[in-house]
Amino acid sequence: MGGIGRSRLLNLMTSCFDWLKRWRDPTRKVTLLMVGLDNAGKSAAVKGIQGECPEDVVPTVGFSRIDLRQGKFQVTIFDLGGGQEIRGIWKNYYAESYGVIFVVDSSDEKRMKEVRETVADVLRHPKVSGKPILVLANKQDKEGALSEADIIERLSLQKLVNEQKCRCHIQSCSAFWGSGKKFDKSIRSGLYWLLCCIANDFDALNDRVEKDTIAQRILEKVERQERIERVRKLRREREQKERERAGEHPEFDNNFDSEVDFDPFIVSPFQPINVVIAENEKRRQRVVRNTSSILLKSSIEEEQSETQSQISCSSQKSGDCAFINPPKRVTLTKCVEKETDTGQQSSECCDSDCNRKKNKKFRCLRSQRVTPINTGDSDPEIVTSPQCPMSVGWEIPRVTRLPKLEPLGETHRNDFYGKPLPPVITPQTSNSDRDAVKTSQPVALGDDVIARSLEGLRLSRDWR
Ligand SMILES: Nc1nc2c(ncn2[C@@H]2O[C@H](COP(=O)(O)OP(=O)(O)OP(=O)(O)O)[C@@H](O)[C@H]2O)c(=O)[nH]1
Ligand SMILES: [Mg+2]
Repeated sequence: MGGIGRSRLLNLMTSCFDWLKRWRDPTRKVTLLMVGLDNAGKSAAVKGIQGECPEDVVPTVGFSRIDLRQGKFQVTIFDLGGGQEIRGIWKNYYAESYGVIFVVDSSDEKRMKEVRETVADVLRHPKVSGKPILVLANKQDKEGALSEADIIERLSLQKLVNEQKCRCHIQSCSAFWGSGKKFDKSIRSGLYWLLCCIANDFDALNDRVEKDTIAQRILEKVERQERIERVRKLRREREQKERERAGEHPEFDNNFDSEVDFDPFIVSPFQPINVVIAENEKRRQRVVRNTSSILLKSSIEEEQSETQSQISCSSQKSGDCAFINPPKRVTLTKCVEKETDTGQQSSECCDSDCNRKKNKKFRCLRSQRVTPINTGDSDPEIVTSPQCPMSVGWEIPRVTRLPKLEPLGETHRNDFYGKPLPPVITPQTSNSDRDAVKTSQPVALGDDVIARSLEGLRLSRDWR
């Protein structure tokens, strides 16, 4: 009994020592790589580990990074896209990985050959060889999914890992078996195995990862430099070709300058001041010219309208063509001109155009014209006749124009001179009448006063 009790005590002390040792161990940062063919269920598995719904996944283009805490490990998982065209980037992550998780779609037998080649490529890579590898035989929920043994056989996994001296563990699982806390524990247990392997050989792995990572960084730098040099070289060659082409076709030489000089849409906003002043002066003169022509035109129109009203009356005396539906003002103007110059009518008054010269001439005639008071040519009856027709057409006679007065008659009669003036008849008004006028009272004229006035008028007419 004493021996048994001593050995139990010894085991307990060893366990405590191990726990104390693990507790004192520092947190380890490890990077894991998750690879496999597209549609294998890598992203779904990672989501399940994180406690998220594994069904909401889309194909990964490039990679996605997941950080999680697992015991003493600070784990970073790079979930790389499994598409054929993306697999080329996998090698860039091998150096910094402590272990590999290879996911297989166990339900897809047709692609097992492709899986075998792919997994072989991964494990044979110098940066992966010798590192621990976890194979997840995923989609075990699906009917006809291959078992662990089948997959080991199909992939020739035992041979491969022995060649590459990789510690390997295969774990059947399904990302769809539960989620959150009910998540399929097989995935977690597989992850735990991998982390234990890494922990058991951590120092050696860590040294290797650090060295490989430095070498990888240097290699990437060199490759980047080579890429830059390649691009520069290509650019130089292209510029050289363009120069040669420009030399072969001199018409394209200085193309840029000619475009700048002659492009109408590219106008410099900065002009010499003398050019700006000259341009402004030209603009001012243009405005003055336009304004004066407008004023002249309106003045001519006013004159014409004035003349039209006169023509409407004066043309009546000769019955000319002025009122036969005049088509234009111009026609009327010319008609008057001809009549004024020659004193005759002309049928040519209806077929000529208006011009400034004619209008000028017309204005002069208008300003010098004096309306005769009582000449033999004029017929006062026509002028004063109430039957004088209104002009027909565009012109309305002026209402303000008063009719001409009737002539007084003959003022140079020979029998007028040398004769005594007729007696002035002054009607005699009473004082009372004058007072009535002053006071603006209506006055009734007496019969004798009226009779005397009529007599005076009769004597005066007889005398004349
Ligand atoms: N039935 C079943 N379907 C799964 C399982 N795991 C993933 N899927 C489905 O498989 C499809 C692909 O899943 P992903 O996680 O995107 O696959 P992947 O390996 O990340 O694909 P890539 O990102 O293209 O490399 C999705 O429709 C998932 O819903 C599983 O365990 N069972
Ligand atoms: Mg994915």
